[in-house]
Amino acid sequence: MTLAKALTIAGSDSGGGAGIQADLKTFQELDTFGTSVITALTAQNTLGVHGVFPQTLEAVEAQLDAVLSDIGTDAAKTGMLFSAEIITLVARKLRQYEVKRLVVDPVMIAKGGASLLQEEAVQALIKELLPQAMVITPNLPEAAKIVGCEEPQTLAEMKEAAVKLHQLGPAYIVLKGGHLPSGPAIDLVYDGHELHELETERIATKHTHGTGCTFAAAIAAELAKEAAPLEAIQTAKAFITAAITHSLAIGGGIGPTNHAAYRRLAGEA
Ligand SMILES: Nc1ncnc2c1ncn2[C@@H]1O[C@H](COP(=O)(O)OP(=O)(O)OP(=O)(O)O)[C@@H](O)[C@H]1O
Ligand SMILES: Cc1ncc(COP(=O)(O)O)c(N)n1
Repeated sequence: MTLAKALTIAGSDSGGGAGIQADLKTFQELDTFGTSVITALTAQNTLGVHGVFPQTLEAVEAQLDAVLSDIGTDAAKTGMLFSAEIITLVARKLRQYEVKRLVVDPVMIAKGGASLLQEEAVQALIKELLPQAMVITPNLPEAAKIVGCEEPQTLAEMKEAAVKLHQLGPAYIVLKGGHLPSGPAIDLVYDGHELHELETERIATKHTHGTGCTFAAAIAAELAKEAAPLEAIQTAKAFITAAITHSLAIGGGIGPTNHAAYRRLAGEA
């Protein structure tokens, strides 16, 4: 039996709801073989980030070479990259190994406010990684940082930001509207020609830790299985909506989403 292969390059979340842990659970649920490159360890739980321990460039490079020189991958996803140096290294290695189906989730700040990307690394992200991405998945604050504008508050402002993001080189922009002040959870998809709105009802739960990671990992898993980008994004939206609908009240703070919900619901249908 063969399985499509998906690689996550991200930070470890000891709490299991975001980062590498969310990505690998998502890969598994979507029938792909997951591999990982850990860029930083975080001591994290539902109450917040209690410590960030970046890995050395040597450690990140050795993991990338170990996975890509032997196992290879059909798609990759980046999450927390922490520094400009790690971004430069990851971009170079993805080019060297000709990884074409790349999803970049430009993780900057955790829900609790902890910084997961150094301020000066944003330029490296823009120059080195975004141009080689097939799909990028910024949330509204991340889009504002990348484009250098105020945070979009309306659908019209989201559309403007999506067009500017596309000019930076990624083939598909998925601008996530989870942070919109009210109304449904609308994500905008823009491929340089057409704008699509993916809309779901806003689910009333505080347990949304790791939504962004899980969504981007689901896109990568579907791309690994050779889904077309728009199709991959639509399946990922269904996956994250199920995961949020059945989110888990674990711990005393913001609990994680339920990665098993999508498959379970499909089994019951
Ligand atoms: N309350 C909600 N109800 C329904 N969908 C939601 C809700 N919150 C977020 N989403 C959806 O979840 C996905 C992730 O979006 P979000 O804007 O939360 O990402 P993010 O801020 O990057 O996540 P993270 O906080 O993990 O970094 C998007 O498809 C978004 O529309
Ligand atoms: C290692 C890691 N990567 C990404 C996130 C973002 O997820 P969230 O904004 O839901 O905390 C996180 N908290 N930790």
